[in-house]
Amino acid sequence: MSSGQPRDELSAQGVQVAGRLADVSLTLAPAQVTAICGPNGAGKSTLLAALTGLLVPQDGRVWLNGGELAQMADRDRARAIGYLPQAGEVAWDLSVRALVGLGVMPWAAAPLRPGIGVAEQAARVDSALATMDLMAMADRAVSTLSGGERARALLARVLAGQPRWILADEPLAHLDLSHARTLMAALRAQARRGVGVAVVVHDLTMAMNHAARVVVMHEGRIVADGPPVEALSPDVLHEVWGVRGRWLGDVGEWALAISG
Ligand SMILES: Nc1ncnc2c1ncn2[C@@H]1O[C@H](COP(=O)(O)OP(=O)(O)OP(=O)(O)O)[C@@H](O)[C@H]1O
Repeated sequence: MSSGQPRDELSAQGVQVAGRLADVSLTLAPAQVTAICGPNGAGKSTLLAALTGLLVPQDGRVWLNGGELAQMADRDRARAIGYLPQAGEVAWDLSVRALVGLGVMPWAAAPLRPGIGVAEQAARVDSALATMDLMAMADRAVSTLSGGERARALLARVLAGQPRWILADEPLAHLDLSHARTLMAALRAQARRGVGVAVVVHDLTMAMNHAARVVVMHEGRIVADGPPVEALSPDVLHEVWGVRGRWLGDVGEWALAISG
């Protein structure tokens, strides 16, 4: 473990990936939902992959709780960080319950490493299924689910691992309005329990209404970072997305009007 870095933070410092990320630094806080927004190709997924340790940057470092992520054992990383990749497909045709059960695998006991027992594992799976409203389809094969149901099952798998950090890449992509709200509410509930959540979203209204902090990326850089009303100001909407937009309504119920 190296140090000088504060604990209970997930932090990218000076991260570079050729043609994808240019000297990006971002420190996520626990107990908060951070939305990462930006146009297609801005570097959002690349940044998320770097923050999980799945992509090793050409330059810069990622720190987790005072230690360098790249030096951590895979199992420790998997216990700490729950990653929901973009457009998740499921390679094997498992039942929903078995899929969600994969989320607790990093916690299973292994030689020289204590873990949780079978009953506790089952309880975590049940809790995650219930949170994502999947109990009624727990025994269905994943191949029979709709895109939105599968997206909820994949998030339930992440929740079952009870990670300290949840990094979700476009989890709203296949969800109807109601389940999108349910999912964002589930992520906010995780944040209230102390989990640090970063979620890539294209729906700026969702980011505006559900995130405590918004990070805007453009061409491989962070160009705005702060409370939603500041990071998604009309000037930023114009500079980054090239639209003239204004926010109507009030906190928690903002709507975006686009005029050109
Ligand atoms: N494996 C790869 N090899 C080379 N270039 C890549 C790779 N993956 C992504 N890129 C490029 O890196 C840039 C950033 O991609 P990234 O997927 O991080 O963007 P994004 O903001 O998540 O986009 P989107 O909203 O379209 O999902 C894009 O120009 C993309 O074409």
